[in-house]
Amino acid sequence: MSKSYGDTKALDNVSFKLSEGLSFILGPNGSGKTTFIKILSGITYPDAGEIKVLGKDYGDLTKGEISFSFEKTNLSPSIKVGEYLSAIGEWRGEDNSREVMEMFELRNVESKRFSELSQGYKRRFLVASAFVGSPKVVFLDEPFSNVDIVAKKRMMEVFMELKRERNIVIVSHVFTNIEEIDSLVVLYNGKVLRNLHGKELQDIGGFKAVFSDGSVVVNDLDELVERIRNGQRPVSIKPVTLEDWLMDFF
Ligand SMILES: Nc1ncnc2c1ncn2[C@@H]1O[C@H](COP(=O)(O)OP(=O)(O)OP(=O)(O)O)[C@@H](O)[C@H]1O
Repeated sequence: MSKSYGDTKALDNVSFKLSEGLSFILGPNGSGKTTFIKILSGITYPDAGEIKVLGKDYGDLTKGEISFSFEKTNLSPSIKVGEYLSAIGEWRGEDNSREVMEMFELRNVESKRFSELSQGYKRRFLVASAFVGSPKVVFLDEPFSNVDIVAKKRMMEVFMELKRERNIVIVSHVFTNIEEIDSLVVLYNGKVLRNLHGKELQDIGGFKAVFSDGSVVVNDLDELVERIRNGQRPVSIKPVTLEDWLMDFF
């Protein structure tokens, strides 16, 4: 798929696949993430290319099949949390709003208006709204922005639970170490840097040894042994995380 704004190639002939379960579309600012979400949600059109979701052309998906939680919203400040979620459920064909509010710990703000919510609760509410009506595919744009560390951890646990029954795609400029993700796309400057699935992601590993002078040895056992023989002591030896691996690209 390609999409340009004037001379800027926001998506430059990109092609990637996401697996069932929980996926990440990751990229720094300006890499094309919002453009992709805007195309998928029908806000704008691609110049060329296609997207298939659940085996269908994305334009043919029904409101009960795909949902979005956008980073920015123009929701009316006066809408009430519980009433709004319930209305969305009815519109999508299944009002499971109570269950979703329970999951995202929103019951205590159920009767509040959107304008009365703190930034973190606003985000949780927007994320939760994407799960009401049990759509099969849920796209979450920056779901952790403004969310405190405890709520973030809880949200990740909820995603791990929900991914068994539906497909969740987190679109973000920051990677969050979630225990088990099923696929990953790294976008950079409108191009796909990496697209990994399942086992390919689990194979990212090894070790990282940091020395007191700041030097680092990654996955080189001979070098590590040699340095220790020469009297150097690593300050820490840790496993290489997916986050470390990603940092090498930027
Ligand atoms: N409406 C527009 N008009 C002109 N250029 C645009 C427009 N929208 C996006 N762009 C440009 O397209 C490129 C991709 O932007 P996009 O918003 O898709 O990136 P992003 O990955 O979502 O970034 P961020 O993380 O900052 O939201 C950028 O260079 C951006 O300046």
